[in-house]
Amino acid sequence: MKVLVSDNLGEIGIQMFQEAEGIEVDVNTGLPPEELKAIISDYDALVIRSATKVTEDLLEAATNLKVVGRAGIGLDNVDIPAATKRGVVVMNTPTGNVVTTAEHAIAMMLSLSRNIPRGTATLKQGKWEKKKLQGREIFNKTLGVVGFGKIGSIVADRARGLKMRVVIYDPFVTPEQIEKAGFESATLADLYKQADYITVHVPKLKDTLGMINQEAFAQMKDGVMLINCARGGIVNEADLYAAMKSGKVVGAALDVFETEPPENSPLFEMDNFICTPHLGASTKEAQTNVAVAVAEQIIDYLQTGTVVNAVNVPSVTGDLLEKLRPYLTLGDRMGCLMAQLICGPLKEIAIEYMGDFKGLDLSPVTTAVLQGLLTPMVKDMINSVNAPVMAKDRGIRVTETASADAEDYTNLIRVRVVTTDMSATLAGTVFGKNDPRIVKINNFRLEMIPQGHSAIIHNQDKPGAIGSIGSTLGENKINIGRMQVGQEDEGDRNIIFLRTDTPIPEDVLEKLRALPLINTVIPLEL
Ligand SMILES: NC(=O)c1ccc[n+]([C@@H]2O[C@H](COP(=O)([O-])OP(=O)(O)OC[C@H]3O[C@@H](n4cnc5c(N)ncnc54)[C@H](O)[C@@H]3O)[C@@H](O)[C@H]2O)c1
Ligand SMILES: O=C(O)CC[C@@H](O)C(=O)O
Repeated sequence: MKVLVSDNLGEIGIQMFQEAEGIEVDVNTGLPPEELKAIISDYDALVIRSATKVTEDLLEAATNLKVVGRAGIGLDNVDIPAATKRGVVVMNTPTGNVVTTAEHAIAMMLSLSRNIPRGTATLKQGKWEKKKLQGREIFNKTLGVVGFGKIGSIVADRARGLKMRVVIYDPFVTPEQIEKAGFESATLADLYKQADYITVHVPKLKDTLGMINQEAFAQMKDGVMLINCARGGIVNEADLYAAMKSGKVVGAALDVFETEPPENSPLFEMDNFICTPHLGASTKEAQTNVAVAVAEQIIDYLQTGTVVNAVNVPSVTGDLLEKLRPYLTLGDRMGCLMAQLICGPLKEIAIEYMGDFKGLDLSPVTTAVLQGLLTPMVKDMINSVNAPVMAKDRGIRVTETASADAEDYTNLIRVRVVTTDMSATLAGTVFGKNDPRIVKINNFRLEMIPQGHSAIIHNQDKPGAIGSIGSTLGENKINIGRMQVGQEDEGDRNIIFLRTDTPIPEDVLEKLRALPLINTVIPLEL
């Protein structure tokens, strides 16, 4: 497995790749897009920060790529839908730099309040501007925190330690949660009205892009100070400039910009504007954290398939994976068996989880069913990342339901598939800890190990049917490893399930089909 590190990554992360078994790592940073595109097909994994642009064009050339790992949080530089379509897992390291970034926001607030950058710059120019650079205390001032996620909540906590009053606006966090954490919850309008400082910690989304604009500034307190260490573009820079010019905003600190690096921003003319070149996450500690995290995650994924912190597939840790594994195997095998039993384009797939699954999140099992079912249609284009997207793209309706009743079993997964031509149902269970079985095919009850070369035979329930199958296979030197007769739920028909040591060749299948008591023979590879 080959890993390419295309942006600056903490040395420890590179060492971890070098020491990992079965992994080779190349570090090649600052490559122009065309050069990166020319070499990317050699790599199974790509490690980035914010500089490398993982575009659809790059992904198209990345024919071996399995995973992109971002040492950090933001994935604005990755075309996630294009990665998902190609089955490339996209992971980030969402916690490694949150403390560092929160501290940067606090540092910005203090620097603004006490004119530290201007004091440094003017003193170095030989000026002693003691009177001009008088600051203000943050003690007892109100800090408005927009976005109470990982970073916003740390900023709020640190500000509380500095004896500020903290008000929070986050439409996706309940006021109870905010109050439980010891802060005041506010509407955005109230936050604007009350805050002496406003710090923004939201992701860049359709709704947050430009949210701090002329209209927002108009609602703010005169003399407010603004900090953005989240993402460029959340604050409208032209509107900020106007608000600073008018004196509404008396200080602003940006770590992130609409365009990075910013070119000739008019904000640079303003004495009370301070800035850093996207340094929010740039501490030794944070870079060590994210380098270790991304290396661990990618090594784990390449070596064991464990998915952690992926944004385009449910995360399955090694531990959870161990618990889910029998159900994942069962789901995949049920999908694979179903694909061999049906004909016609798929319209609907209904998956029912019945009985006791020990509280496990079963969405990866649904994905495994889809993967097994769609594999024959799209071959190696499908994997556990893009299976749900492929189903959706094909207009297949996928539903999942859960119920307590598992008939005679502890747990039961039922998959019903409707195509334009037919419908079919399978049920499967896991016996003990790790023993997947198919227990029903349409109306027929059986106990089939979903593995190996097999066949399902519909026969007439008359003496001699089973004997004639055994003789035909024996004459052709095909050993039967397992044979079972499945009974129809309500009715008197049988099916025979066979597992053979070797595949049954086409001419032998024809001989079986020609036997007088045999109706159909469906060969299976599971
Ligand atoms: N400057 C840097 O170097 C740096 C480093 C790390 C993270 N970041 C950025 O910081 C931001 C916050 O990161 P995080 O890890 O705390 O993210 P997070 O996902 O943990 O938290 C974001 C919060 O924003 C809230 N939110 C979403 N839409 C909102 C809206 N319209 N109004 C108010 N709140 C809203 C969400 O409910 C969530 O609680 C992100 O933009 C991230 O990219 C920047
Ligand atoms: O890698 C960086 O320095 C950017 C970090 C930050 O913006 C992030 O999204 O994690």
